[in-house]
Amino acid sequence: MTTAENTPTIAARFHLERPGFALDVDIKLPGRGVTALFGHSGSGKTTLLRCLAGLERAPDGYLVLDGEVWQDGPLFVPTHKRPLGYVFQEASLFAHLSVRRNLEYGLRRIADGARRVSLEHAIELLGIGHLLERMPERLSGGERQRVAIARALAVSPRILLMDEPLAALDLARKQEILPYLERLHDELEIPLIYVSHSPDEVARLADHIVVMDAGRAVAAGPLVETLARLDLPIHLGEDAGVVLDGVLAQRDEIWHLARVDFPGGSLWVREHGVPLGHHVRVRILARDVSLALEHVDHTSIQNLLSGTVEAIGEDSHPALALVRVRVGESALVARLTRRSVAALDLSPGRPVWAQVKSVALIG
Ligand SMILES: Nc1ncnc2c1ncn2[C@@H]1O[C@H](COP(=O)(O)OP(=O)(O)OP(=O)(O)O)[C@@H](O)[C@H]1O
Repeated sequence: MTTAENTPTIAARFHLERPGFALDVDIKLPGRGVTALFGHSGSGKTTLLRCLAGLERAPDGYLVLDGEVWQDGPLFVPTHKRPLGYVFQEASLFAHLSVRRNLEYGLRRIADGARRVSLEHAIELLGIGHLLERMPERLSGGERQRVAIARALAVSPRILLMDEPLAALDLARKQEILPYLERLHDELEIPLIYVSHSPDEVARLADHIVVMDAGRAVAAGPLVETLARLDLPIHLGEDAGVVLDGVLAQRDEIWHLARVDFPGGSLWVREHGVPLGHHVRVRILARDVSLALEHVDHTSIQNLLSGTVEAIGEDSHPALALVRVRVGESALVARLTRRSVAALDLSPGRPVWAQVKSVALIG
């Protein structure tokens, strides 16, 4: 079991000036799991990722990965000497090489002893075994991106960096790739830094989040806790809400529902064939949660949770407020009008019933 003391970490400090933009970050990231770099367009996510890769050199930058120094003062390990995998928005495969040859490219410089991921394992993880003899021009966008991810993995990186790998794909192709990314997350020890401006992708994949705004990391922490913060410096609008990690605990075969137990409560969700006992993640948007002072008996809403108001914060419109409700060890966020907050006389410490209108099982 990993403890906080021996969890490998990534420490990064970069200051980079450009006309009209400055990157200024000093962050520590966990050396395992998926860390999302999240923020609006132009907030500096790609620039930070490129600094981590050594594609951009911030003067006086500092980067240590699990005790190994990649940048410190005059010391700067060039990108090609850093054991990392980088996946761009658009898969950059060699057009004149088959999928197999694309995958084998770059393997030569990896000593046998340094191979943490075999080529076979990478092919299996991304489900591309049937594509090996194809030329890139005969692959769909989604397949091309899966090959690019397998190629990044096959060089046995110490870290995987992905820059919006799904951004160039349509919704159907995104849905095709997400399960493979989830497999990487579940089966590999390699930390993945994942740039995205999609709250949905972040909710599905990330364990940890760094919120970027105007070149700065304005919030960072475990995903579940960070999304429940009401003081996030960027407004998430319709995407405001929480994710909860839980276990699939019961199935109601008659009504095609499944019960997810999370720390502090239970929720019924639509049945998706997930086996009992499996770890799952649910996403609850703030707009789908309403609050009542008493238990509501005659309602169509299946999920009623008893909790306590913990905090009330501003929302993106002056008519609205976000209310964080503590339910056991977990937190929900509800979006209410300020008028409702006043009418119910809500304030921290007040017991309430949270009515959850919709819960999405996302992984
Ligand atoms: N090569 C460059 N030269 C000068 N300015 C640049 C360069 N690349 C990016 N910028 C600027 O730096 C800022 C941050 O860009 P960056 O690509 O890191 O943002 P981002 O958060 O990744 O955005 P997006 O989500 O749109 O990809 C932007 O203002 C951008 O215009």
